Amino acid sequence: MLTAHMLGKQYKTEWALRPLTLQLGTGLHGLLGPNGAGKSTLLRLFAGMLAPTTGDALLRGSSVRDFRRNGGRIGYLPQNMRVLPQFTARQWLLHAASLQSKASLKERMLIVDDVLEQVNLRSEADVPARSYSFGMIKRLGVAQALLSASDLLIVDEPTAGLDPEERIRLRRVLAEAAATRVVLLSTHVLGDIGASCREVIVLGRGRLMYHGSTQGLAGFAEDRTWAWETSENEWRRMPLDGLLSARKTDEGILCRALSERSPSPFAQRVEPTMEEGYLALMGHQDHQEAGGLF
Ligand SMILES: Nc1ncnc2c1ncn2[C@@H]1O[C@H](COP(=O)(O)OP(=O)(O)OP(=O)(O)O)[C@@H](O)[C@H]1O
Repeated sequence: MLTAHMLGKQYKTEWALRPLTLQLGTGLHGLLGPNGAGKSTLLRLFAGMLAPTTGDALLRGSSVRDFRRNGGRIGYLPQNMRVLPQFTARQWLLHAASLQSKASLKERMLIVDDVLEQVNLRSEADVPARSYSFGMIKRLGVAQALLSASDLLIVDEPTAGLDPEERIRLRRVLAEAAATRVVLLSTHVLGDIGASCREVIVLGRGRLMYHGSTQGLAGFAEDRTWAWETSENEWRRMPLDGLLSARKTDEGILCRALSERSPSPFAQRVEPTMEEGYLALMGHQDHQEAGGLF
């Protein structure tokens, strides 16, 4: 449904995104990668807001930029969205709907009621945005993006700075929206992806590193994720190379590490998490580029 065909973006001599080819169907797709990996560039290319240097992004077979020019609507929530504080959510969305649609006021009010319900903001819909929490502003942003997201909804780091409860709420909103459309969610919070996405795209330094299932991503750390219990004293002397986590337990410290060889006589191989797979994949890139072995 949404396709990137040799889609790439270059600024002067630097590739923000090297040409990549992808196909995404209905559902929630996570986009991961470190700072500067090219995530926002890819999202803006998919949203038709940026002209590609190579290839194209196609939505239902037409270029996303033609799709927009011909009145097709793509919902896009940028990283830093702003709302005028004197507006209520309802006023803000009615205004946004009036810019996008020739529907009557009555029809627009029904559409706005529907998106307010979807993001769980109906009870606060008539309160000025100045009294909204950060999470409520984000949900309002998603509501605004939903107004125009008939086929495609793109959200750039919507959960940054949210408390766990708001994150769960927002993830639920996105999962519901993904039942009937392609939803692309860019985030630095790996938990957001593991909890809600079946598919994940990983970018690293402008390159496509991985596209597939979350289990497939965990597979990059298969056979080299180790766990063992150690004392606090030993843990203090331990080299940090490859150490993924260290958690205090009643018996001591539970360590997990990524390593080709056993990091301790007591270490046992364990099932890696998606996060560990991601770290293994990104570490692999660093080592490849440094010309070393991993
Ligand atoms: N308008 C621009 N002009 C020149 N370089 C740019 C421009 N926009 C982005 N870049 C560069 O392209 C690369 C990718 O940027 P992008 O914003 O897509 O990364 P990102 O993965 O979204 O990063 P972050 O997680 O920090 O938001 C970066 O090196 C960035 O400096």
